[in-house]
This record gives sequence, structure tokens and C-alpha cells, in this order.
Amino acid sequence: MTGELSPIDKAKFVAAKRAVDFVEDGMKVGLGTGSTAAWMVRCLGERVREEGLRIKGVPTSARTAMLAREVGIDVISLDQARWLDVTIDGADEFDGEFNLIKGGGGALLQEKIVATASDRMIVITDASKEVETLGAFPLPVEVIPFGWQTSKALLEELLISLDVMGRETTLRMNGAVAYVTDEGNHILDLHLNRIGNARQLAMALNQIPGVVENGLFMDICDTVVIGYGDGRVETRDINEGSVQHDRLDFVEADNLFTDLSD
Ligand SMILES: O=C(CO)[C@H](O)[C@H](O)COP(=O)(O)O
Repeated sequence: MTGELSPIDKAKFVAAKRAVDFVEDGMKVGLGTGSTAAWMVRCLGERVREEGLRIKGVPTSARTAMLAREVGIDVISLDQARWLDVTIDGADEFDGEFNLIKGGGGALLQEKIVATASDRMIVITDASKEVETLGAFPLPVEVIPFGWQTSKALLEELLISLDVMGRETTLRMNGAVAYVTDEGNHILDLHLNRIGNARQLAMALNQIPGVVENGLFMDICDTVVIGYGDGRVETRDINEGSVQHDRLDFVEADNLFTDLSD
């Protein structure tokens, strides 16, 4: 079955597999959303089933909650957990300071709340998502449906006043209708090309009436685990300033490879 894994799925799998090594018995763990995070949930489920690891998982979306239950993880809400030991999640982009763009999968709001409520955030990724400057990936901004077009206009005015390079904003669609998040909101994707001052933009975006949250994760991520299609894994930690290299194989992916969709 692993013969069918693409190099990108192999990279995601080994990053996920390495990251779940950081989870210890008794921990409360934030469970991210997306295809890389889905690998992590499967790997964690395997540890629960095979090692008897006792953890509580706080999912960041309805689809992650469903998968976590399927693989045997005890799921609780963030309100029940209050504070988490670690959150493991994917990202759409990360830079040299471990600042991120997230929300490509539409779960940025719960993801940001959960990651912020964690002692440690670990991002799992393949190498293609590393950038010098954030912004090539469209920046997701979650807005409430009421008056979203007004919020969009205000947002575009803000981009002009901040002299941001790209200014196109598009409403995320789900086929013929606007995409709706787990919280019942819409997402505006900002096509900025390059974000010169991400910190300033992140703060300014959240001042706009109707904006609930944006996909810039500043100073939240502690560790980045980068997987490669040949099994190599690089773990970088911003607090320790360390880089660790490992190599994993794909044999164990056979047990987990039931359904790649997230
Ligand atoms: O932020 C996210 C979901 O809101 C995801 O973590 C991000 O989009 C990466 O997804 P994938 O692992 O499928 O590439």
C-alpha cells in the first residue's frame, strides 16, 4: 500500500510520525486540521491503541474530531481541557522565525485558539512550505456573514493604506456557494504575494468590524518538523535553537493507510 504514497504524502507521514514522539502519557493534545494533521491523528491513534497511551485530544475542526474518534483518541472540548500541553498542526507557509500562514483548510479560528492555549505548538510540514517572506499563499481572513461585503471593502482599504503589494481579495467558495466554516463564518482570501510587515498586518486585520480572525500565526509556533519524501526528517526548535535530523521508514504507514482524505 505504501507504494501508492506520493512523495508529498511520504513527507507528511514522516513529519507526523516524528512529531507524535513528543506526546507523552497523560497529555492534553491539540489536534490540527488538514491532510498533514490527519496523518498525525492516525499516528497518534496508533500509539493509543498499541502502547495504551492515555491522552485527551482537543480537535480543531469537526472533521478532525471525527477522525480522532475513529482512530481511538479520547476527544474533549477546549473548555473541558482549558489548557493543553502541546498542539500539533500543519501550516500553509512558515518563515525563518516560525511565523505561519494557516487556514488553507478553513479551520484557522479554532486552530489559532487551540494553539494559543498550548504550552507548545509543533508544526508538521513538507519542505515546500518554507518561505523567506510570508504571503505567496493567499492569506485567509475569517469574517462573519453579516455585511461581509462591507468587511471586504474595509479590508481592501486597509491593504491600500498599508501599501501591501497585492490587494485582490476573494470570497472562498464551496462550489457555487460561499464556503462556511465550522463557526458559521465565511473566508476572504487575500492575494498579497509578499507580506512586508506581517505583525502589523495581523493586528490591523483584526481591528476591522466583521473580521473574526486572520491566518497569520505570529510567535505561536515553537517547533517545526519538516518531512521529506525519502524519509528524512528535520526538527527545528526556536526556543532551544536546535536542529535535529532523523530518518524514518514508511512501513508503519501501511497500518494507517486506510483513507487519505481528511
Ligand atoms: O491551516 C490549515 C487548515 O486550516 C492546514 O494546517 C493547512 O492548510 C495545511 O494543510 P495540509 O496539511 O493539508 O497541507
